[in-house]
Amino acid sequence: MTDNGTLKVAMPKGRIYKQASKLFRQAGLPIPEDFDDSRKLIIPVPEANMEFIMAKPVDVPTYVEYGVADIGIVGKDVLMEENKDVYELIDLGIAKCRMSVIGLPDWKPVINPRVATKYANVASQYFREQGQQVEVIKLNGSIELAPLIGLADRIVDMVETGQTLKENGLVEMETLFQVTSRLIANRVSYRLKNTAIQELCDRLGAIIGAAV
Ligand SMILES: Nc1ncnc2c1ncn2[C@@H]1O[C@H](COP(=O)(O)OP(=O)(O)OP(=O)(O)O)[C@@H](O)[C@H]1O
Ligand SMILES: O=P(O)(O)OC[C@H]1O[C@H](OP(=O)(O)OP(=O)(O)O)[C@H](O)[C@@H]1O
Repeated sequence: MTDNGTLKVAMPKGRIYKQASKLFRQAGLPIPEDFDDSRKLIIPVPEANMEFIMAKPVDVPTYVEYGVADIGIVGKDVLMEENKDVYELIDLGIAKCRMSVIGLPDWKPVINPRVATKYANVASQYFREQGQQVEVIKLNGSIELAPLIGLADRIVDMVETGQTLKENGLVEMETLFQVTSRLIANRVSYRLKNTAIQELCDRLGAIIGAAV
């Protein structure tokens, strides 16, 4: 954890980064555009008194929990799955999608069905709460393949535009929850760097409030 006032920000590489950096700019933070397509992993942003740590999205809560990043940006899907000890400060309203149960249109209930997903904890908890006994199979990508090739009866995965489902002849059966990206903070950093974190929250809050 830095103690010089610079905020270390765990930024997710990939689809959230561009939307997050755009939101920061709208909030008046001078984030240079040169880094949008960069491969650099540690990006100093002295203009905003920040340093970005470019992380794989699923790892953001880990960096923040351990305090190597003071704050971070992460999807609610990852927050629910990883269940780390961090503060969730603001719903940024970006990278909108939803977590759903998906299957083939002719799906029929079977005893102890197999459910494939990247989100094994989320899926296990959901089906437990539904009183359904399922076997959860953890995959790391192309989840929609599982029902198509007979690995699983259903999947739990993200739906955004629905294009992936449409192109693969799958249907959404239930929505577990809506997903947007959240600003999270390390518990100690939140106290030690409260002024800087609060100022960032106020700036972002004003923009998000204005966008509603
Ligand atoms: N269509 C979508 N599919 C999946 N996640 C989405 C989608 N739209 C927005 N998101 C959000 O973006 C976050 C990061 O997604 P992204 O694909 O960049 O990471 P990832 O799945 O970890 O990718 P990779 O494994 O390729 O690094 C998700 O956790 C979710 O909150
Ligand atoms: O509703 P849509 O707009 O089609 O978006 C949903 C798709 O996007 C994500 O996949 P991603 O691109 O992250 O690929 P991966 O899961 O294979 O890594 C998600 O897992 C779905 O497959």
